[in-house]
Parts: sequence; structure tokens; C-alpha cells
Amino acid sequence: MQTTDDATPPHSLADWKVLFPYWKSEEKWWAWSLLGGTIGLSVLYVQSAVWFGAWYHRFFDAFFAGEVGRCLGMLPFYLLVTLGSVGVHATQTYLTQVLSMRWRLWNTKVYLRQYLSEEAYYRLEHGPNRADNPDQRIADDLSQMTVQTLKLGLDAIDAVTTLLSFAVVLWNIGGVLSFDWHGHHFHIPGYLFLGAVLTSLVASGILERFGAPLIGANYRQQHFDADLRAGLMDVRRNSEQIAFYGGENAEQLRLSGYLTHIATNWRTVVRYTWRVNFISEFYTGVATIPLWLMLAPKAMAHALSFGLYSQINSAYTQVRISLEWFIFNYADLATLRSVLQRLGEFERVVSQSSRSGIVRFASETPVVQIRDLTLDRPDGAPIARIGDLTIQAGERWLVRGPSGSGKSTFLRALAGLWRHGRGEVSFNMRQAMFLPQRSYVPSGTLRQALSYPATPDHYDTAFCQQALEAVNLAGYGHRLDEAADWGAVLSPGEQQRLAVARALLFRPAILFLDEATSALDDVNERRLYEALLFFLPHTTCVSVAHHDALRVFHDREIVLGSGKAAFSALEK
Ligand SMILES: Nc1ncnc2c1ncn2[C@@H]1O[C@H](COP(=O)(O)OP(=O)(O)OP(=O)(O)O)[C@@H](O)[C@H]1O
Repeated sequence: MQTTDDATPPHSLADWKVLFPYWKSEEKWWAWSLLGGTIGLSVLYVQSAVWFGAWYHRFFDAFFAGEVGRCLGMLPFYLLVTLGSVGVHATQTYLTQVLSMRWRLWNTKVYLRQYLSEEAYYRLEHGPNRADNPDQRIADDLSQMTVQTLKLGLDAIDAVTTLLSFAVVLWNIGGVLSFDWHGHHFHIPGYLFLGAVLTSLVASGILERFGAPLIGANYRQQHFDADLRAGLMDVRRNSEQIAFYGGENAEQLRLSGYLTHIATNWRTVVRYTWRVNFISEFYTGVATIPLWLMLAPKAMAHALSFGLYSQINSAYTQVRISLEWFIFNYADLATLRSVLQRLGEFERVVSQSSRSGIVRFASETPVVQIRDLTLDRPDGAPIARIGDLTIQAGERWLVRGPSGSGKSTFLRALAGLWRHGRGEVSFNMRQAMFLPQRSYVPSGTLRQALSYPATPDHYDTAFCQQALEAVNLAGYGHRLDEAADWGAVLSPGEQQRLAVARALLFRPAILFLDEATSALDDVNERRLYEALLFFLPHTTCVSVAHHDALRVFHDREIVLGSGKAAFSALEK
């Protein structure tokens, strides 16, 4: 598993690009319609608030003048508008949620497609440019991105509409501030609105100054949480090995290391969240004081009725709240920026071309052509020079050499997984199959595991049972439709036999085996190779193996050693 370093990459404008593709996709009509509906409802909702402001003015003036009859007459309309505005608000939330889910699903499908194409999932784990914990990025970050972006975006649109609507009201009913100072006469129209803007700007500036480190801390927090989760998954996946080694203390130490990172960074998050909360809540508490000060001249001149004050207060509060959008959403904005950063990083790594170094061409023949092939390490240091080699259809080659000489790397290069080095490789890739040393056994039914990567209905039961029998797994023939965690149930040797049974079902034109029978006893290993010869007599075969006993099943060999490859025919 990869772990995260402590550095937070700089935030780049390019990260915001991950937000756009959905709005230009085949779903764009749905997306824009839902967004348009949501914004329309939001404008309607704000307009109802403007109406309530004016209604309060009339109602309280009548109320404090003791005109109870007029007040009662105004109530039915009030109830009706309340009902409408509540309905508008609930429908807006509903549309937002629908849009959020559609956006998330679309993005997740795109990311999964990118992740599972051109072996990006492999490059992310083994390549020189990595992005840690792709599972978290696809499952959690995408969900957060859509939910947060819509929430913040719609809140921002709400804020702008509210600001525009109430700024007019506040400007009109707030009047003009006129005073003399040092022999000069001042005349400030819309001074209540200007006062609200100034107060909010000062508060936002203070918040940015004291809260900025929260963005980096949030970014790191997501990394560290993902590291812990991946560490726990490692324990789950390797529980048996850990139990055999008695590795509980080592695991405890390793997981505690992740926890220490979380705790240290969490302290930073908590400290800055405290600051941000303190500043924004203190501001909320004192924000009406400037209004009272600004209204004092009107009150002293007895030019302020309770109805007027109530309307001014409501308009001032709305203007203030909409200007405070940044203040109230600072923490969410910080989280969104770090989520976008992680997704941008993922996109960059996934989209990096894997077409470098060793080049692979697809051909239609079962002949494997290798031209001027050199295998290097990722840092450019040489592993082995293979040179030119043609493996004719039906030939069987054994690849031998000391540990670390580059045998597996050679097969990885043929499979297109190893790009470090140079040269060309071509063969019929659609008709080729690679069997690695550690077989992959997906959970589900045994039929699923056996047919992998084909679908479970691809081969009929009799054919599956015949393949199992050929690899000495006849005892499992009646359990084909039994669902289990077969990767844990089958022994490593049985898993290797299952993998060879897959090859018997798939009938590849070219079969590559990388120590694919290494966990087996001599008898079973011989039996597997006999089965391969019997059932796939025309298949080209390239096997990496240490056991000399396998020489009889091959007619040529490649011996790797001292950075070179030697080719020779094998005596039977
Ligand atoms: N991802 C990697 N990053 C850096 N070096 C690597 C990587 N994978 C393999 N190597 C190096 O490449 C060399 C060849 O490795 P390879 O696995 O091909 O050896 P091998 O001959 O198959 O060994 P064995 O018989 O032990 O399986 C080794 O020195 C190994 O350390």
C-alpha cells in the first residue's frame, strides 16, 4: 500500500476543470434543466422573502396602531404565501438532490472507465507517477464533489439573488445619511447598504487571514484517513499471513503510525475550525450593532416606526447574510477545494500516456515478434537486454534465470504492463492469456471464478467440469454454483490449478505462464503441463519456471542472466 506524505500540493486552477465535463456530456439537457429549475425556484423563494419584508412593515404598523381587524384580514394571504414558499423550498431541495445523484453517477462511471482502461489501475499502483488510494477518490471524493459543489453553488446563487433583491429594498427604505463634519457637509445615499457591505468585507478579510491553513489541513486529513482505511484492508486481506507470523504488534505499530498522522493533523483541523467558528459566530452576534448605530440618527429624529425598523432589519439581515456567504461556507469551501485537488491529481495521473518506452502492436497471427527489446528499471538502470526474438506458432519456450534476472519483467513487458526500456513487441493480444504466479480468484460462485474474465454463462457446465477434472479439481465439479470467498477457501496450489483450468476453457492461441504452477507438488505440476499439451496442442506457450522437471514440456529456452538473454533449443 502507498502512504501519503505530509506535503500539500499547491492548489491549481486546473483542479476546477473536473467540474465541467458533466455539463457538456450527453446528459447536459437533464443537467441544465434541473439546474435551471433549481435556480428558478430559488429566485421565487427570495421574492417571497421580499414580499414578507413588506408585509411585516404593513402588519406591524397596523398592529402597533391597534388596528386588530386589519391585522386579521392580512393573515389568510400570509398563510397562503407561506404555504407556497415552503413548497418552493422543498421542491428546490428535491431537484438539487436529483441533480446531485445524476452528476455523481455520471462522474463515477467516467472515472471507473478511465480507471479500468489502459491498465490505469495498475499504473496508479506501480507506475512512477502515483495517486494514493484511488478507491477513496472514486467512491468518496466524487460524491463529496457533487454534493458540495451544488450546495455551495446554489447557496452562492441564492446569495446573489437575495443580495440584488434586498439591496434595492435597503437602498430605497434606508434613506440618506446627512451630517456635517469639520466644516464639510456629507450626504451618503444608501448608507445602510454600504455599511452592510463594509462590515461583511472586513469580517471576510479577517476570516481568510486566520482560516486559510484549514484548506491544507483538510486536504491532508482526507489522505491520512484513506491511509488508515487502506492499512486496515491490508490486515483483512493478509489476515492468515499476519496470524502465522504473529504480527499483531507490528500491525498495531503500523496502524498506530497512521493514527498518529491523523491525530496530529486533526489537532490542526480542530484548531483552525475553532478559529473560523469563533470569528464567524462572534461576527453573527455583533453584526446588528452597526445597524443600530447607523439607525440612531433616525431614531433620535423620531423618524423610525417599529414597522419600518422591522422591514429595514429584515432587509439588512438578508443583505448581510448573502454577503456573508463566504464566511458561512468557508469550511465547506476549504473541503471542496481539497476534494477538487485530489480529483485533479487522479485525472492527471490516469490520463498520462502509457505509450512510452516499450511499444506493443497487435497482430492477427499467433507468432510473437520481439524486436530490439531492452528492459530497464523505472529509474533507467538496465535489467536485461532481450534483443530480437521470434516465437513461432505452437512453439513452447521456457524462460529461466536466477532470481531478479528479469523473468517476470519480461512477461510484464509482453503484457504491456512494463513500459520502462525500449523495443517493440507484437502478437495477437485478443487470443493471448497471461497466468501470473498469484492467481486472482474473485468472490462469488466457483463458476464465476473459473470463467473469469469471461462471464459465468460463457461456458457450459460439462465443459467447466471437464476443465476442473483435467487439473485434478474434479471434487469441486458439483460446487460450481456455490458462492463463497473462493480466494480464501482454495489453497494456493488449488488456485493455480483453477487458473490453468481457465486457460483450458479459454483455449488461447498464446499462453504465458509466470511461475503459474510454482505452488504445486511435482505430480500435480506434471499433470497440469500434460493437460495443457493434450487439450491445447497448438497453443504457443512461454513459461517462466525454476523447476528443471518442466524442461521436457518445452522445446526451446531463454536463459536470462548478467543482463543478457541467451536462446537455445532443448534436448528432449
Ligand atoms: N516496480 C518495480 N520497481 C523497481 N524495480 C523493480 C520493480 N519490479 C521489479 N523490479 C526489479 O527488476 C528486477 C527484475 O525483477 P523480476 O521480478 O523480473 O525478477 P525475476 O527474475 O522474475 O525474479 P524471481 O525469480 O525472484 O521472481 C529486480 O531487480 C527487481 O528488483
